[in-house]
Amino acid sequence: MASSRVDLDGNPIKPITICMIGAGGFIGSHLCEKLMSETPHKVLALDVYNDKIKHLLEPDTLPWAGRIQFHRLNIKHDSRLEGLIKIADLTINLAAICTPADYNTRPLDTIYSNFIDALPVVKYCSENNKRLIHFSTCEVYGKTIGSFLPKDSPLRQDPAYYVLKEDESPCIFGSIEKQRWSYACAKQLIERLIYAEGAENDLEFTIVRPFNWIGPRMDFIPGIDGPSEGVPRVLACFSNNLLRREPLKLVDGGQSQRTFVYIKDAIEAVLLMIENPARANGHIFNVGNPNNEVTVRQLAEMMTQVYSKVSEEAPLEKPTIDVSSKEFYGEGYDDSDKRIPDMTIINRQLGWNPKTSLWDLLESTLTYQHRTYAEAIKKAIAKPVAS
Ligand SMILES: NC(=O)c1ccc[n+]([C@@H]2O[C@H](COP(=O)([O-])OP(=O)(O)OC[C@H]3O[C@@H](n4cnc5c(N)ncnc54)[C@H](O)[C@@H]3O)[C@@H](O)[C@H]2O)c1
Ligand SMILES: O=c1ccn([C@@H]2O[C@H](COP(=O)(O)OP(=O)(O)O[C@H]3OC[C@@H](O)[C@H](O)[C@H]3O)[C@@H](O)[C@H]2O)c(=O)[nH]1
Repeated sequence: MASSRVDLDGNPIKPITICMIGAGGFIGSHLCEKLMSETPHKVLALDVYNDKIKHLLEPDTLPWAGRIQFHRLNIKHDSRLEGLIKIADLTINLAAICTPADYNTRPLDTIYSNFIDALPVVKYCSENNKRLIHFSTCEVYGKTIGSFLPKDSPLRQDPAYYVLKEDESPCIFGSIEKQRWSYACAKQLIERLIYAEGAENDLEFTIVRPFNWIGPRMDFIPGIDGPSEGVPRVLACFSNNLLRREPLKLVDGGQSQRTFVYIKDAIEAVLLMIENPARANGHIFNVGNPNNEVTVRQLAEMMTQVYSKVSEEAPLEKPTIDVSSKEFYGEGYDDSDKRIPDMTIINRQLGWNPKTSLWDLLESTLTYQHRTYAEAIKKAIAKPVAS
């Protein structure tokens, strides 16, 4: 397998060692899985948790044993970080607080995690001449230009006012008291710092802007494998509601629009970046599926239908309820109105295109959610509350 693999320009791909920070999270777990099953590369997997990659670490008899090594560490304060970056050829930084419920309620942790804690990683890569792939976010675009036009303006239909382009679109955030934007702003500043390290110190970098990647192992189900009062991202919130047979909560009417891409499609794009440095270095890439756009309300309706199919349970008579953002997220929440990625740059550089439709990705993801959590939820509901 290893010897026959070639890059997009026909050159043989040499096995490398990757220092992956945040490898135990949703994206990291899928990336580790892909690297172990389809490539000869080695992974130094750094995270504070490893539950989502346990199946790749044990038992010792796995075909890739020896190619993946877990290091339990917090990058905020661990002197091993520089040494691990030094022994790797490439560093991928995924570590971050990235759930919107935290942005306005834990703004300091959010800013530290997305900016301050990422600084040493950039510095060590730059000083040691190591390549860096850094995970930013589509949220750096903020709101669309079109959202400031009158509701009935025909210009709102013009893609020039809403399609998000890496090298042209502005970054439009709300006012400072809308602490929702603490995350996007921290991500924007670390992008600028990485870009400057490239310009002034020749750091070889690639910046990834994921547009709502979803799939199995995303976040947690409150009260089952995460805190009961925790608020994960929308896929896990809606999955939790469906599993518990509760109405899905639509924040501010569920009018915001998102494009969702299947995690397995998106991971293909990351692998292309890893294995084609000459085509990926110095670039910022949108990674999303412009064809999978829905309002959050439509997403709720689709998930209700798909879940009913995979669980063989009839949907609730009233499957959704409206909640205000203040009630759901608290003071300081704000929202991105619409997120359609322009795909020109990733197409040109890496020839990547997403494949999976929203219906198909929801079907495989909700099948996983049902299989993984339905029994545990039943037991949790049946358990008498301690008096
Ligand atoms: N999933 C998406 O659609 C999406 C969208 C936009 C941006 N992103 C970005 O992609 C990256 C990965 O996202 P994800 O969805 O896998 O999130 P995730 O929360 O599942 O994974 C992040 C991982 O980083 C680890 N981590 C956080 N702080 C750490 C620290 N100080 N030391 C060591 N480990 C630490 C966490 O334990 C977690 O396992 C993040 O930077 C996020 O901002 C993701
Ligand atoms: O139960 C819910 C949860 C969420 N929502 C809404 O669903 C939409 C999507 O919410 P998500 O929790 O998936 O998060 P967002 O898409 O707003 O942001 C995400 O996008 C990119 C990444 O950087 C982060 O992972 C995260 O910030 C928002 O409009 C939110 O208000 C609901 O209506 N009900």
